Amino acid sequence: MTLSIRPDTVSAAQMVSSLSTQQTPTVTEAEMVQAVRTLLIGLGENPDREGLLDTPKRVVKALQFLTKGYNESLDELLNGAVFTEDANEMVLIRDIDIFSSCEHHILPIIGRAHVAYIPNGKVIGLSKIARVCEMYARRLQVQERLTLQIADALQGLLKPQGVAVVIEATHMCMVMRGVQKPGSWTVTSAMRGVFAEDARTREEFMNLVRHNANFH
Ligand SMILES: Nc1nc2c(ncn2[C@@H]2O[C@H](COP(=O)(O)OP(=O)(O)OP(=O)(O)O)[C@@H](O)[C@H]2O)c(=O)[nH]1
Ligand SMILES: [Zn+2]
Repeated sequence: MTLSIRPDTVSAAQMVSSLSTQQTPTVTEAEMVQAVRTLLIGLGENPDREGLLDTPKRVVKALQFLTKGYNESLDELLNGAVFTEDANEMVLIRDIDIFSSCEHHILPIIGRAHVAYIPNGKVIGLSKIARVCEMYARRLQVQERLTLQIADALQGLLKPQGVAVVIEATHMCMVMRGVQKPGSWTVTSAMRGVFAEDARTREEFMNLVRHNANFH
């Protein structure tokens, strides 16, 4: 697969600014359970048969887990792990597992993120980069927005020389249903600072990402 990298467009940035629309829940958990029960009936199932008795509760719990990123904040997950450091070479974490859910079908988006930044006097605890990915992935998403959110979060936290994020993922809504294309991978990128401005820096990032990766 050919990977093309491009700086993000204005419309993509606008998409990010309009996304923090998570509302405080106005339904009870019992109502959510009841809704799943209704779904099961609509599917022609008997929610009172033994195997399904606890399913509505389990489904609600599973969905809450898969969207737990709504209840997390950058401040909390960071836990102060930003350090002053005289480093100015690229830091890359490759192959961060991503399990997200598409907002159109609430079906899994499964893939990997590759995240790099070039420090500007500050470095971040490495695990926190994976935690930032996790916080945004555990929401209802489109892959483009997920990619931008990770890039913008790191840009905001570290004010680095640049940030690069590439996500390669497969969407179960395109695999198990709909167009049914199991071999398809969607690749999205978000480039900030030097990664957007300097082709050589971007190329260095891509070479490091491609090394041993599953796409070429
Ligand atoms: N851009 C983008 N599209 C996505 C993502 N996840 C799912 N989609 C698409 O969202 C679109 C929704 O299209 P609709 O025609 O409203 O829904 P649908 O009838 O279920 O579409 P099909 O999947 O084509 O059957 C589909 O084309 C999906 O492939 C994503 O992360 N990014
Ligand atoms: Zn979908």
